[in-house]
Amino acid sequence: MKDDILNRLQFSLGKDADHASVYDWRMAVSLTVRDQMVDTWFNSTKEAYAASSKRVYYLSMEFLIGRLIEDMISNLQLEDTVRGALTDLGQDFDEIVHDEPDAALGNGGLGRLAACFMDSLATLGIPAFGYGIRYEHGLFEQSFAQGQQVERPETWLNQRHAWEFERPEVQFPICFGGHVDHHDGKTTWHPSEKVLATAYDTPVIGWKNEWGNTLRLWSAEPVSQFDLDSFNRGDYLAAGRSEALARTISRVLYPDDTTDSGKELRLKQEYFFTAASIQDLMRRYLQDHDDLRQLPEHVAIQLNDTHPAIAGPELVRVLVDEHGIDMAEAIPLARACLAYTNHTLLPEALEKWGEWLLGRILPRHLEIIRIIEETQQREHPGSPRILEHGDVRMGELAFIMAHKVNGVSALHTELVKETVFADLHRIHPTRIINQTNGITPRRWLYNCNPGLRDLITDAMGDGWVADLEQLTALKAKRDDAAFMQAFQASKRDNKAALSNWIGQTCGIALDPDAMFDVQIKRIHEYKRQLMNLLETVALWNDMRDNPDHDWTPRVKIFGGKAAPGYYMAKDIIRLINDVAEVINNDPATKGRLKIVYPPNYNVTMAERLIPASDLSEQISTAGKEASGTGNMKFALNGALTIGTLDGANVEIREHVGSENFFLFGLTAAEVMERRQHHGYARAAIEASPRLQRVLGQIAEGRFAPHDTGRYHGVVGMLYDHDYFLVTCDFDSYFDAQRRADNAYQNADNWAAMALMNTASMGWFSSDRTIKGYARDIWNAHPPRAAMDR
Ligand SMILES: CCc1ccc([C@H](C)CC(=O)N[C@@H]2O[C@H](CO)[C@@H](O)[C@H](O)[C@H]2O)cc1
Repeated sequence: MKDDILNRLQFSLGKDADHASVYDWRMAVSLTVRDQMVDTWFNSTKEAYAASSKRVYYLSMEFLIGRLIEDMISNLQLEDTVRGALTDLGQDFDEIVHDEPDAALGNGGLGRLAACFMDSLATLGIPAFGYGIRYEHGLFEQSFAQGQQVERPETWLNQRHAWEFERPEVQFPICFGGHVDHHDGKTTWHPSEKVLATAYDTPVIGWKNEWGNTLRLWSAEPVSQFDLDSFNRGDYLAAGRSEALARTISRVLYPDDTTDSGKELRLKQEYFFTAASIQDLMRRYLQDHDDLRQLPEHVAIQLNDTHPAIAGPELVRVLVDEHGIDMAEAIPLARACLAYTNHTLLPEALEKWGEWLLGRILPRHLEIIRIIEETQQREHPGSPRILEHGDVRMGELAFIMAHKVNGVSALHTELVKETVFADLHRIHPTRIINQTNGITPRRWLYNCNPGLRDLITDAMGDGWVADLEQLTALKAKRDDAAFMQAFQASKRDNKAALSNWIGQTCGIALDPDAMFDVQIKRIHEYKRQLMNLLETVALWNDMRDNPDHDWTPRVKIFGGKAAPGYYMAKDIIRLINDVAEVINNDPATKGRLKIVYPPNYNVTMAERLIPASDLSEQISTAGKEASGTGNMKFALNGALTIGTLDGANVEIREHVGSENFFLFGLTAAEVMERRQHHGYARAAIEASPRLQRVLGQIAEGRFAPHDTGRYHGVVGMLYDHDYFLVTCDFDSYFDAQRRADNAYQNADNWAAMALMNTASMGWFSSDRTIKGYARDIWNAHPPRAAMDR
């Protein structure tokens, strides 16, 4: 290993050990490790071809990968080898790992789920491709100026990305605009604009390097690089115009994670990667097959929400216009290949494109959508329409063009059947199924929590890493004092390490024995960071009113970005930082209450915060969080959940036991019922003196003395609108927090509850989730029977 690293340093980086930077060492290590996985990758590809296996194609606008170096090293079981080699070379493994920028090619849950799924598909040995966009700039960098979020372009590609292979030979033309001709039964699309999609491949190697799949990300490039005539005329801007325009398509990730931007460029991004992916998978299929009617036997396409829903009309277009299959046959043929996952019920997140816009950008596709609509209406009169009020509704299109539609938690799937797709569910009663989300235990326990990992592996071997339900065996350790001692110590060590990091990055001193209460996720009103903040102020009040009480010291940690245009979310961020400023400098509650909000929350920060957490905040308004996956990561790492009966919280509580979960709040049905009551917010506030006091302090500028009206909007929203029932759940939440306080006072009992969480989270492995998709949707199997566990 040592020689290989030095070899790469010399011949790939052109550096000798004495002059190498951390970047050079990281590149040398990454390229050396990458060398070790290429064989597995090639062999897997060959095996899939040899077995003419069915392939899964996971189409997603987002892959929130984070860092890859640790993942690659541990999946190849090379950690000790690399650590040893670097030590011999006088280099620090952790410093080198931390030098890798996050691949932040996603907003939140949907993007991270796609990344976890890729790891599980490879670990299970199921032949698969992830298809997405190689954004030049991922999710923006967040910083705070006077407590307010400031966004800066993310720049992960300023350095070479060690793990990707450019595939200049894998390039497809992507067309836009123009018009469509119909001559004697033949249809021809005459586009007005064309760009090239070039593939960049990243190998996805499974646990223990047994199988390798590919993440193929498309980058937009101009058909003609450079307009020499304009240049010679001195019109330099014109010379580079076509290039700039083309590259714009894969320039940046849209930072909205719940609001449909409706922007033309977003539609072009969605079509760009979808069309490139379909051309690529058709090329691969036609290499070994010539009868397109067998396509569904060999191709399973999963649509990660509606963002790639244009895949339905695009596949029909290719089958009909390029392969001469009859429209009436092409539609069911395409449907047999396609499946769609819904990740949200929020009306503002359900994509719909103006018919005029879609018709201008994709004229042939609008024609095909009209035919799909007619076919659906003919076969199911009165069916909900795709084309409605001048809009193309992508949810309805995805549903009608999919043979299976799934929700991402048991509760969410029921709500999908009862609300957003109730009418389509009545017409197609077997199409909607549930596949509760999961997380990869490789990144979210094995890599991010080495202390707990070693404790578990010492106790039961490492079989759990690829078979997480083995963790149930840990329940027997509840009465093993030595084990419980070590279990508590590993959490304590993680908290001490986090306290150091927070000290360095935020300049705030933390007490590692305090309860670390953590809410990390995108900032959104339905996730109710505001309710958490209001409870914190109420606790602060009580601590100041009752200084002699034996208070459980509490550290509130927030992390999360707001979509740049989401002003209420940005106000909530500012309020959290303003309240932190006051409370953290209050001598009356020194050592008892701290609020920390490290900027630029991302995958790597989650890997640092979650292992050091005692309490996991999953407090969304019931019926709003489709699943959540952070909730699973916390529980797996021995944090207790305070939460509502929402999304996967319901199933987590079923698995870990109600006695090991701090439940509060209205149920989804009660939320719907309460909303019928006019003035429910004012009624709730009047009924809660504690809440009234807190809202009064915020409204009068207690936390913004130089701008007292700053939060009138936030408080006014709670009194007059409060759509997410913060006011109605506040007292129940406050009481649950006090229950957590009392429980934390008994460290051994808390540790036992935490152990029950870790031990009961096996089912929430994304391996189990992917097995469900493979069984119930894709009918896909590992070609290597040995891996078909
Ligand atoms: C059109 C803009 C846009 C972009 C992304 C999205 C995503 C669907 C939002 C998202 O990330 N949803 C989250 O998906 C997770 C994975 O299934 C769930 O665990 C979360 O509950 C859900 O909010 C909606 C709308």
